[in-house]
Amino acid sequence: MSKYQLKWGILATGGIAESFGRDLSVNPETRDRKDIEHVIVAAASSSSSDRAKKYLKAVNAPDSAKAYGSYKELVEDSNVDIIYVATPHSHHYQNTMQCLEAGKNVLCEKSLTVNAAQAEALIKKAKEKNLFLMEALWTRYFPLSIYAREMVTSGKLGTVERTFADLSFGSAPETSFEDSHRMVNPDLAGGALLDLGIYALTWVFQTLYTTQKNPQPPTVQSSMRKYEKTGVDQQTTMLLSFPRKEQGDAHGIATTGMRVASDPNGNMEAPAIRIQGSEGELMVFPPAFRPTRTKLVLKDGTVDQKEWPHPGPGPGSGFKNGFGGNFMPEGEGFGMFWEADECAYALKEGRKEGKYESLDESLVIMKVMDEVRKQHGFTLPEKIETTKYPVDL
Ligand SMILES: NC(=O)C1=CN([C@@H]2O[C@H](COP(=O)(O)OP(=O)(O)OC[C@H]3O[C@@H](n4cnc5c(N)ncnc54)[C@H](OP(=O)(O)O)[C@@H]3O)[C@@H](O)[C@H]2O)C=CC1
Ligand SMILES: O=C1OC[C@@H](O)[C@H](O)[C@H]1O
Repeated sequence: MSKYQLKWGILATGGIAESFGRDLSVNPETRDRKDIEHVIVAAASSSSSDRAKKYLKAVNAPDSAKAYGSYKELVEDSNVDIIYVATPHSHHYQNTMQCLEAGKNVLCEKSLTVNAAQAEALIKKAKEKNLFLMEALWTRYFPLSIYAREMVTSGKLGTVERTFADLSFGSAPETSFEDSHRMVNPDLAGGALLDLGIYALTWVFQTLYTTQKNPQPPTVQSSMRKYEKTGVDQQTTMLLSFPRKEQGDAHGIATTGMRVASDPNGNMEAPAIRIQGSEGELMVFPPAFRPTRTKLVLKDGTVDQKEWPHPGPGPGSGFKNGFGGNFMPEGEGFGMFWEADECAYALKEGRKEGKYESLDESLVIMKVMDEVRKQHGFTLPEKIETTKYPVDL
């Protein structure tokens, strides 16, 4: 069988770009995907071409892969099918627009942009240019997430009335981060909401919105505690009410924060997500961005625990985040290949957006985060919030 080969260009060479690049080298056959393959053909670093070279070596890219010292050279490379944008979210709008303007398909890290106006402008540009655009909300593409959504749509849980979802790290900002770190730096669109809260929202949305036939945007109430030193949010709690015609509103409770952890001792003893229906509930254990364990508990006595390891052979521990955490067990893949596979299938089939999170849904989620920020007067610097392009950041 001839395989569809997707040629990747990587824009930025930081922490997540490395995890993603390593995952691309895991053979898709290990996850039963025999008709596609991924290859990194180029990477660009805004610091230097040497940095890009080091990156390509670290992720075992082929020797023929090009190393660029500017993003401009990457977007102009005619050998690249799709670009993975892996800069901080402050830069997503400018970087993604640059790719789209140059005629490139894009997989852009979360959050897609810092506000809905920017997301809308990117979606418009992608449509105008007939290009593929997807928010890299990798969790949505995990088999575990597909199973969770099926538990809702199949009626197994009965009528789903409520979802609790949390992504929090016990990393007090004043002791964990320099003020320049992207988690707390307003110039890099810092704060818990855009970085971590989006996962709590993902779980609320993929169980209460994506699964509906005619989903309606939720109303939102929220509480926010800011980090006094830099003004970004350090803890945010959102109450979402999703209108439903026949069954009445469903409620989503999405929480995020830097001071307490979803998983205080690392043993995944308490669920990070609880999807509750009239017939029972599905618990999903932390971390909400990369869960690997579920427990289904039904009124009829069913208790079904499942493990969802990401197949390898993986390249070993490779994921480090701003919290010093490492969530990649030796020998396992990290799990970013599921979303990469979706990009390959979409381009192979001529689709222009991801199957499990439409661009419209990414936009509705951005609008929710806008509303939450508005309720608490949390704004970012004008050059980060603007829809003007190009702007030098
Ligand atoms: N899916 C997931 O699990 C994760 C997703 N993320 C997302 O990925 C994005 C990047 O995060 P992460 O990789 O942790 O960040 P890093 O700080 O590790 O890397 C960001 C990279 O962006 C480039 N860059 C360009 N301009 C700037 C700038 N002004 N300041 C800092 N970096 C800049 C740099 O690469 P270069 O010098 O090569 O140009 C830098 O290495 C974020 O949007 C985050 O939300 C992050 C972690 C996990
Ligand atoms: O997407 C993410 O998931 C894991 C976190 O460690 C990281 O900060 C965030 O960007």
